[in-house]
Amino acid sequence: MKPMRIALTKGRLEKDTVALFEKIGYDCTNLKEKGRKLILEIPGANMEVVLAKAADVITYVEHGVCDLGVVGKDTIMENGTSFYEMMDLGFGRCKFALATKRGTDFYAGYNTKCIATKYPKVARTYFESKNMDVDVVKIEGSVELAPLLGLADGIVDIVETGTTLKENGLEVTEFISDISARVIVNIASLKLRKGEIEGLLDKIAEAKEEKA
Ligand SMILES: Nc1ncnc2c1ncn2[C@@H]1O[C@H](COP(=O)(O)OP(=O)(O)OP(=O)(O)O)[C@@H](O)[C@H]1O
Ligand SMILES: O=P(O)(O)OC[C@H]1O[C@H](OP(=O)(O)OP(=O)(O)O)[C@H](O)[C@@H]1O
Repeated sequence: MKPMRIALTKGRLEKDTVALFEKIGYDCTNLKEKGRKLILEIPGANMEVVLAKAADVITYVEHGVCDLGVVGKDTIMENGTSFYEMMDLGFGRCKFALATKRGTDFYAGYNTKCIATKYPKVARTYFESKNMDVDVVKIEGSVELAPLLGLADGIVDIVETGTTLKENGLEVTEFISDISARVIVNIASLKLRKGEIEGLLDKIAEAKEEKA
């Protein structure tokens, strides 16, 4: 049987995911000493780990070249369509929020508001739910700059500690939703490798409880 392939989000979610796998008892030496290698075998487990950017984790799982993925709920809300979201891992916790310059009233005036964000779908869906027409501008990072430079009235972005907003004279106007890391599974894989995948999900659930 070919190895089960798991796509992990590189960056902020990486350390906690590796810690979880170690708790399960998997040998993560290859993952911890990966260098520039992107596909890492888990010895003795018929599993390999693929390290990818968040949105690409979804692409690989949707196309079935990876059976499972670990990805933030933010990325799922922005990019996800056809896969199963199976479990909340409880780490990578942060929030989506609407933020504006401190002391300004986002809703004041009758002009169409402009929102800068890395997450245009999330922003559009949020304002549609409020029946509010907004212009959305896609920004690739350091989104906090947009209202400071006068490009946008507000941002829809991830807030964790609130430090980035605070240090740039912005504040949360509205909370949108909670975010945390999730396990996603390819639709065909769940049928074809049901026992194996359910076994792994049970182990993850157990290790997760242990952590609490
Ligand atoms: N403070 C935070 N800022 C951003 N993401 C966070 C934060 N805390 C947890 N996360 C989670 O970590 C995931 C990965 O974030 P990370 O910043 O490593 O990659 P990224 O958003 O793709 O940025 P980059 O383009 O810099 O790689 C996010 O999708 C989100 O689910
Ligand atoms: O509330 P805080 O703890 O300050 O964290 C929130 C910040 O972290 C993220 O940015 P990231 O560091 O991923 O960089 P980016 O702006 O280039 O996406 C996010 O977009 C905020 O800017």
